[in-house]
Amino acid sequence: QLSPSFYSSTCPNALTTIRTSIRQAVSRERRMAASLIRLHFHDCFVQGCDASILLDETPSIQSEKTVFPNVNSVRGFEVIEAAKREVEKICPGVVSCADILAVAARDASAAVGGPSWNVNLGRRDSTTASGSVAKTDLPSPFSNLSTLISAFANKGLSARDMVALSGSHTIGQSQCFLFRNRIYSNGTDIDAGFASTRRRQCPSNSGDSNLAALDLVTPNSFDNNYFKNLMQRKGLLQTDQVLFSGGSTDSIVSEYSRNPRTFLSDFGNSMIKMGDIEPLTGQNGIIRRICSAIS
Ligand code: HEM
Ligand SMILES: [Ca+2]
Ligand SMILES: [Ca+2]
Repeated sequence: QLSPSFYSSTCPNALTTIRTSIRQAVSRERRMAASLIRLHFHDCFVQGCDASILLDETPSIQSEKTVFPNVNSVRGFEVIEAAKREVEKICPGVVSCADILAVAARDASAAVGGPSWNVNLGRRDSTTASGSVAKTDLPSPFSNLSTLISAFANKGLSARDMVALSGSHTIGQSQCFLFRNRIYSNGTDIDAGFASTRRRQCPSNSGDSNLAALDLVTPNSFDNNYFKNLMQRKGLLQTDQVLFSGGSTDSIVSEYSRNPRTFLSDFGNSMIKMGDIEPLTGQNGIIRRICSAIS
């Protein structure tokens, strides 16, 4: 029962206020667009899209921020908090942090040349978080294809949704320790020149947090180059390359590499689907005043 017009009478300027905030943040640092899209994904996969990922640890809250794969990895919290402050100024206590995060992900995509879509609204914020569910329900970058497909199926998303959504790895970066095994594997599913280039910034026994672009060709634009890379065995993460390595998703990857418009429109539709995962609505949940705490 989410709807794009949820705030049209209670806070008609909410969406433009959020957009201004997100555009500013992305113009300060372009990578922030990637980080915000990922933050929404990591929210939705744990208890649904309820802003649980934004809560700090307390004696009664088991934070999601402090566990793998979020710890020292997800970012953008201060950008959401700043957007929330602006929205609170115009409509105190009305707009949920979960909705701000969903809108921020859309505005981030649009700000770097990706698709835009109508964001469903009306989510409310959780009073709890679940670090332990974050560990089990968020996909690990070391998974194989069938594990990835089931992780998304568990959230009501198809293999095609998974491939489209993974296309957001067309922007953003990854730390060395998350792709080191792959670039030192001497396997056949990685381009040798690409592996050797990536090894230069990711030594075998140091530099864990050194960054590399997930899309080596157009790291700053939201295009379909990610899929072209996969077809050349130049996916950075193991979980990128498994989408094109002889399995059932090869045909989707090649379709997206040939047809950028199909990718961009599928991406928007899959983001809407992901944003609809288990929302708190009606009398469930709360509207937080600040996103990091129950207030
Ligand atoms: C299919 C399973 C997926 C796995 C295993 C995965 C894993 C990862 C990993 C390991 C990183 C790098 C994190 C770091 O270096 O700290 C990353 C970055 C990123 N992921 Fe994914 N991801 C997946 C799907 C998705 C989906 C569905 C989205 C969004 C809808 C997404 C959006 C992003 C973005 C935008 C970044 C770059 C973030 C930044 O630069 O701050 N990923 N992902
Ligand atoms: Ca959540
Ligand atoms: Ca790109």
